[in-house]
Amino acid sequence: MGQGHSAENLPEEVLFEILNFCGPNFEDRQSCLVLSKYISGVLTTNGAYRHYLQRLHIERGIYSNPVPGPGNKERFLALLKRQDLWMSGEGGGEGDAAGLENGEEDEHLLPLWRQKAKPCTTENFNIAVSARFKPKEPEGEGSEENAKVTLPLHQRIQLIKMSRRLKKTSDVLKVLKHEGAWFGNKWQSIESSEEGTNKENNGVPQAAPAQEHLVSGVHEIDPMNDRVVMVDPTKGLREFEFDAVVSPTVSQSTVYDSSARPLIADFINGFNATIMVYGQTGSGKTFTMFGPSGSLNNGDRGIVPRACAEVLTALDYRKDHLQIPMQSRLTVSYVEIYGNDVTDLLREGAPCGHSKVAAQEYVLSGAASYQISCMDDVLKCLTTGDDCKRKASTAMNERSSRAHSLFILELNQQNLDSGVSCKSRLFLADLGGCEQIKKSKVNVGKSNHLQVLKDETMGAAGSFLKKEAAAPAAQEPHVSDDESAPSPSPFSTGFQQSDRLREAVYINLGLLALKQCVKSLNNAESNYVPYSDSKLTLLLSSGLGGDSKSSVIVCAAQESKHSAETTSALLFGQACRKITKTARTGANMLAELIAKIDFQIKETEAGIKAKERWEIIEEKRKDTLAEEGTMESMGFGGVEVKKITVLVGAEEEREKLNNLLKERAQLTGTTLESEIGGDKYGGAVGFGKGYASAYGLGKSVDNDQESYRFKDDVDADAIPEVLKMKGKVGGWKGMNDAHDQKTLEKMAKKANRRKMAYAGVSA
Ligand SMILES: Nc1ncnc2c1ncn2[C@@H]1O[C@H](COP(=O)(O)OP(=O)(O)OP(=O)(O)O)[C@@H](O)[C@H]1O
Repeated sequence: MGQGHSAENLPEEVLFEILNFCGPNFEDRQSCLVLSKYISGVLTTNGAYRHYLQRLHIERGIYSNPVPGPGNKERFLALLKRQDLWMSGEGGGEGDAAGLENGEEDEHLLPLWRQKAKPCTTENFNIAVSARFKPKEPEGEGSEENAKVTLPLHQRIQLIKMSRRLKKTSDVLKVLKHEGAWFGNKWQSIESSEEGTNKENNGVPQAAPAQEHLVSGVHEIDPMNDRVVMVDPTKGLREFEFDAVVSPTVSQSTVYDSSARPLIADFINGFNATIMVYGQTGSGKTFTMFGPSGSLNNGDRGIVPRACAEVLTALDYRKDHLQIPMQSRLTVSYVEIYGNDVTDLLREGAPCGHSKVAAQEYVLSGAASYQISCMDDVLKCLTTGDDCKRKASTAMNERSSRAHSLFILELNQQNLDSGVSCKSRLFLADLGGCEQIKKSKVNVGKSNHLQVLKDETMGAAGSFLKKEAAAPAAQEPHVSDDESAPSPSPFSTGFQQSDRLREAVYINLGLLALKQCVKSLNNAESNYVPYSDSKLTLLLSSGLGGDSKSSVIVCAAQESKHSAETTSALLFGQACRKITKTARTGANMLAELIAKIDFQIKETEAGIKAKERWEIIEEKRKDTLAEEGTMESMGFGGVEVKKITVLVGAEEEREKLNNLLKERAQLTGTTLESEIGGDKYGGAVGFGKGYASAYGLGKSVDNDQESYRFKDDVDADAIPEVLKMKGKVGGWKGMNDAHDQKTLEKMAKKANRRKMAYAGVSA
C-alpha cells in the first residue's frame, strides 16, 4: 500500500506520465480512476504503472506479462516505444492531437497515444544467460578424495576475501596464518618456534578448521548476486556472473519467470525468440524444458508447456478485450535433429523435406507445423512428440535424450483495421547433453556385440562363454526404457549400444559446431560464422546471431566428479552472454539471412575484382604414364616445365566467397553447384556460366585442388575489363602497357607458343 498523495505533492514525473495518459481534458475515465486511486494512496507508483501496461495492451495490442513485483515503470517505458506496432503508416497513428488548435502541439499535454511515434522495431541486447543447478546427489566413496584441489595463493586469498567478506589482504593473511592451511605444517612450525603455540587471534574472524585442500566442484551458488564460484581441478577458482542464477531448490515456475517469461512477451509482440538449454548429459535440460515425465499438466511442468499456456491465455484475452480487432493463428512444429537428419516428431519421425539439404528450409518455412488453439492440442503434440523421441538409458541418465530437439511456435497476427500483420517464431531447444563416452559408458555395446558374434561362431562351446559374459554385462547400463519389455537379444543389445555411441558422437558434433559459432560471433575480426557446419546451428542460426531475442539456460551438476563438465558448460554460457544482437519485430529470419549473405557475396565479388590479376608461373609436371623401363618411369628426368597463366591476388576473398556460397546453398536448401552454376553469382569473377568456361574454371569450387584455376589457352576476351583498364595484369612482361584488345590477344598467343620446354634427361 502506498503513502497518501495529493495532486500537489505528486512527483513531477508521475504527474507528467498521468497527464500524458489522461489527455488534456482528463477525458479517459479509467485513467482518472487510476489517478484518483494513486492520489488517495490506494495505488503505489508501481501499481499505477501496472494499469498503464494494461492500457497499452488493450488499446495498442502491446502485450506484457502480468509479473508480480516491482519494475512496472521500466517495463512500461520500454514497451511504450513499441506502441505503433499494429498501426499502419508512419508516425504516431492518429496524430491529429484532438483538443489542440490547428497544428499546435504541446508534447506535455498530448495524450500518450497521440505523441509522435518513436522508432520501435529494433532493439539491441545481449543474449540473456542463466544458470540452474540440479540438486546434489550423494557421491560415492572416494570421489571427494580424487577431486582435491590445492589453490594457488592469490586464489586462496580471493576465496577467503569472498567467503569472510574481508577487504584487506593483510586480514586474509592473518586468517591463513591462523588456519596454517595454505602453508601447511611449515607455517605452523615456524610460528611455534618463533612465537609459541597458543597465541591469541587478534580480531580476525574465527576461522573454520584448517583446510589445506578444496574439493573441486561448485563452491558457491549465489542467486542474490547471480554469481557462481567454481573450483575446477585444472583451472582452480573461477567466478561466473550471469543474468540469473537460480538455487537448486527453486521451483519450475521461478525458472520460467526468470529465464523464459520476458521472451514470451517479446514473441507475442512480434519478435522472434529463442530459448535453449545447454549442459552435460543428465544435468536437467529436459527437466527444465519439458518437466519430468507425466508432469505436463502439473506444477512441475517445464518451460514449453508453460510458454504455450501463457501464449494461449494471452491470445484468448486479446480476442475478447483488445480495442483493435486482431486475428491470430498459432502453429507448432516439433522436430528432432540427429546428425544431419531432421525428423518430424509429430509425424512419427518422418524425415523433414525431400532431402537432407532442404530439411531446415522445410522446417523454417512452416511446412512441418500444426495449428493449435488450446492446451489440449499442445499436450497432444507434446505426448506424440515425446513418444517419438530418441531416448535411452545410459550410465549418466535413466532417460537420456539421444538427439537435439526443437519445439517451434509460430504466431501470425494481423490488425484487421490497419491490415498490419506480423509473424514471429519462438524456438525452444532442448540440446542433447555433452557427454564423455567413458562416463556415460555408451561404448560398452561394441564389445558386447563382438562378444556375441564370437559366441555365435563358436557354437556349443560358445554357450559356456555366453554365461560367463552375462555376469559383467548385467552391471552395464540397460538400454530399454520399458521395464516390462522383453529383454533384447544379445545381438540387438550390441546394435543398440553401438547406436548409443553414434548418438553421442552426433550430439557432440552438433554442440561443437554450436561452440564454433559462438566463438566466431564473439570474435570481432571473424566475418564468417560457420552456421552451415551442422543442421543444429543452421536451425538455431537466427537465435544465436540473427534477429531474435535469445536466452540460454545452462544446466549443471554440483558434484565434484562433474566439475570439469560444469566449468565447461558455464564457460559456454559466459561466451553466449557476450554476444550482442539487434532484434526486430516481424523479422523473417531466413529471408534476411539470405539477403545478408547476398550482400556479403556482392562485396566479396567486388573485392576479388579489384584485387585479382593474371600471372604467369612455371609449373613442373611429371609424366605419370611413362612407359615401363624408361628413365621417366624410374623417377629420373621427364619433367615438363609449363608456363601457365593463373589468377592470383584474391585468394582470401575467393575462399570467403566459397564459404558464403556454401552457406547460401545450405540456407536455400540447394546445392553449391546450382548456386555457382547460375548467372546470379560471380559473373564478373569467373563463377558465372560464361566466365567459368572462358577462364577454364571447373564447375565445382568444392574441389580444393588448385588446378581449377589453371588454363593453358588464355582467351584475352576473358580478362575482365576492370583488370585491363587498371593495368592490373601484372607479372607478364609488357602487359601493364597493354590497353587494346589486339595487343592482349597477341600476347596471349605468344605465351601459349612459348609454354612448352623440356628439362632434364629424356629417354
Ligand atoms: N532441478 C531438478 N530437480 C529435480 N530433479 C532433477 C532436476 N534436474 C534434473 N533432475 C532429474 O535428473 C534426471 C536427469 O534429468 P534430464 O533428463 O532432464 O537431464 P538431461 O540434461 O536432459 O540429460 P540428457 O542430455 O541425457 O537428455 C531426471 O531424472 C530428472 O528428473
